[in-house]
Amino acid sequence: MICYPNAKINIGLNVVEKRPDGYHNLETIFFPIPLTDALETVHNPESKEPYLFSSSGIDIDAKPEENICIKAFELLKANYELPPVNIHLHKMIPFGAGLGGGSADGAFMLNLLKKEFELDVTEEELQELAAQLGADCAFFIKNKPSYATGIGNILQDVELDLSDYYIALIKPPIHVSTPDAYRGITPTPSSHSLTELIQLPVEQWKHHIKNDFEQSVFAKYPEIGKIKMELYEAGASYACMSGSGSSVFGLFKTEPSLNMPPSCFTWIKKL
Ligand SMILES: C[C@@](CO)(OP(=O)(O)O)[C@H](O)COP(=O)(O)OP(=O)(O)OC[C@H]1O[C@@H](n2ccc(N)nc2=O)[C@H](O)[C@@H]1O
Ligand SMILES: Nc1ncnc2c1ncn2[C@@H]1O[C@H](COP(=O)(O)OP(=O)(O)O)[C@@H](O)[C@H]1O
Repeated sequence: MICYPNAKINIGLNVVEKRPDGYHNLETIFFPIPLTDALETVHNPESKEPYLFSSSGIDIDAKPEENICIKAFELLKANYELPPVNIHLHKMIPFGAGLGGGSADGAFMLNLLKKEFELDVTEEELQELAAQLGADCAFFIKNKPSYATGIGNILQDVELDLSDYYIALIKPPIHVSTPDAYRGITPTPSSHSLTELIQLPVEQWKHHIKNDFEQSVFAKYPEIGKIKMELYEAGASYACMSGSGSSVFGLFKTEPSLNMPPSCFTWIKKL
């Protein structure tokens, strides 16, 4: 069986407070976008190993057991009977990008194994397992525009139709570490909920909707802030860094013509 784990963008992100466990409570809108990896499982009854893992595409430079697909496999196997399986990941979503590509692979792996082996596991149970893999993993089980609170794992559906817009996604050759990005922030409660702010016309979002990571990440890597400025100069209705960076997205009414350096990953698509 094959599936296509997709990336997400964060439309606004407020880091609200630091928790005693070291994590942070936040407020964000997760929005799925059609930039995908491909993930395949093949039942291999002859194999003596519980899994055989192979990968292609972007090299994430991690041992198989460090790959979140395998962490998801092991987590499910600790709770359910799983026969031997061959797993192949074709990696296309840039990582260290704030696009949640690793989290998507983990969540989709759980769902794929459930389908392949017809496991009796509910969506709520899958969400709980996914949350053990990463704070924003549970979102990818639902994979619908969501308002997220808590550490990113408390989810509420939101109506958000961006199908009139093109998205341009730019990822410079910079890897931002998520824990470092959280360390760079002074948490502050927000005065208006993002569920209210996304009701405003997209053209007004730039005055109201921000990503709290931008200030410290742009100070350390001015190139990322410059990309956001260039997206506005190219006519974006709204532009924002996604998650803890380093990718930046712009929403455009018409297909943009961009002149980004070849070292940047550039992806443009009608939503
Ligand atoms: C910043 C966000 C915004 O959507 O996304 P990315 O930029 O990674 O895509 C997420 O909060 C990232 O979630 P995720 O990448 O799943 O985080 P995890 O693997 O669970 O945690 C990595 C580290 O980030 C910090 N962390 C993460 C989530 C959170 N709410 N508070 C935190 O302080 C902790 O230091 C933790 O050890
Ligand atoms: N399947 C995977 N895809 C991407 N990164 C993975 C995967 N498995 C493990 N990782 C590790 O997770 C980190 C990036 O996770 P990811 O969620 O893609 O990042 P971000 O959301 O910050 O862009 C990297 O350190 C990478 O080595």
